[in-house]
Amino acid sequence: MAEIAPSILAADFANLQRDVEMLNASSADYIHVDVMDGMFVPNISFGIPVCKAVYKHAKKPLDVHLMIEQPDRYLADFKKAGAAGLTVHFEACPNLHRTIQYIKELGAAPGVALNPHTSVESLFDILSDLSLVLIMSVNPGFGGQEFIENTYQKVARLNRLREKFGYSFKIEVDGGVNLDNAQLLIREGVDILVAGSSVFNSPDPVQAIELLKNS
Ligand SMILES: O=C(CO)[C@H](O)[C@H](O)COP(=O)(O)O
Ligand SMILES: [Co+2]
Repeated sequence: MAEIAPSILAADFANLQRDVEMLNASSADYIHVDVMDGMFVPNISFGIPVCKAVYKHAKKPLDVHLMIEQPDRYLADFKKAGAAGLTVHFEACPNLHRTIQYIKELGAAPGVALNPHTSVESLFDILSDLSLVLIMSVNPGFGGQEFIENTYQKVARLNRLREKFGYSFKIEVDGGVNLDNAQLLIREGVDILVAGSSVFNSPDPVQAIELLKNS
């Protein structure tokens, strides 16, 4: 059974407490927090104060996805704001090994996200240090985009590497995830499904989470 990380990017920001409480009452395993800086991605979402506000009401661990340039500048702040996992982008980290060690020192679970054009093999020499690899199945920056089909074979390749070398990181897929692609993603080796629109645009988000979980 997959774990589900609903993305609050698709929540009603004017009713964030209500939506976090809905997630608390659901079978979601994490709350996915999408931070965008308008530089690494062409959109601005929210930052540390909103993460802190979500944490205040959350009963699930915060899975913080940092779509920002030079993320090292803010890692300690996001940890203090409640992040259980800190995921940085491969494309934003020229000194990725140092960044990952820093996340570990802060006491958070280190993750690395890959844009659609970045191959899973780029992470070969750091895989043993990671708790999570996030494969973007859309170009980062916006919710509600169409799932990129090439994701299946990327997940399968990463899963083969994990099995071959006995690594323990989890595989997460983020972007355009819904009931049409969840089952195949899980079959290829995904552990955590991030879902924004397919959960929050559903008439019954709690049931939408449950259905994804049982895919
Ligand atoms: O990281 C993200 C976008 O960059 C979001 O987590 C992702 O898009 C989730 O939203 P949706 O399920 O609507 O695609
Ligand atoms: Co995300």
